[in-house]
Amino acid sequence: MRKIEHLGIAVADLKKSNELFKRLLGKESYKEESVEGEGVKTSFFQVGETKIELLEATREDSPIAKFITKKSEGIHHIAFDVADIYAEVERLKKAGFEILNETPKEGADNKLVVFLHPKSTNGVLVELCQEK
Ligand SMILES: CC[C@@H](C(=O)O)C(=O)SCCNC(=O)CCNC(=O)[C@H](O)C(C)(C)COP(=O)(O)OP(=O)(O)OC[C@H]1O[C@@H](n2cnc3c(N)ncnc32)[C@H](O)[C@@H]1OP(=O)(O)O
Ligand SMILES: [Co+2]
Repeated sequence: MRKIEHLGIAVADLKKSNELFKRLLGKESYKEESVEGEGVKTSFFQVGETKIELLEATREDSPIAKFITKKSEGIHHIAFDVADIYAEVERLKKAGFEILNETPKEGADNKLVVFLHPKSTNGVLVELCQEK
C-alpha cells in the first residue's frame, strides 16, 4: 500500500458539505461524480498528496444511507492506493482479511476498488484503489 488515497466522509447533504469543506480547506472541490453501483454522489477535494471524498446517498439501500441512519455523518472509510489490486487482494486474503468484493469494481475518479469488511479491520471500512 503506497499512500492514503482518500478518506471517505458520509454526508447527508452534499451541497451543504461542499460549502463547509470549501470554507475549511480554502479551496473548491475539483470534481463531482455519481457512482450508480454504490448509490452515491461524490465530491473530491485535493489535500496535499491525498483527498477527501464526500459521499451522499442517492438511494435508500446505499451503504451511505445505512451508515448515516445507524451511526451518523462522519468518517466512513479509509482508502489506500495500491499498484496491483489483484495481487493485494490475494495477499490480504492469505493474511486472513475478509474481502467484500474479490472482483474489483468501478469506483469514482478513475479507480478500480475493493473493500474489506470492517469486522476484520478493527471496525474500520478499508478500500483499496488502483488507478485504471
Ligand atoms: C464512490 C465509489 C467508491 C470510491 O471510489 O471511493 C466508494 O467509496 S463507495 C463507498 C460506499 N460503498 C461501500 O461502503 C461498499 C462497501 N460496504 C459494504 O459492503 C457495506 O456497507 C458493509 C460494510 C458490508 C456493511 O453492510 P451491511 O452489513 O449491509 O450493513 P449494516 O448496517 O448491517 O452493518 C453491519 C455492521 O458493519 C458496521 N459498519 C457498516 N458500515 C461501516 C463502516 N463504514 N465503518 C465501520 N463499520 C461499519 C455496522 O455498524 C454493523 O456493525 P454492528 O452493528 O456491530 O453489527
Ligand atoms: Co471511497
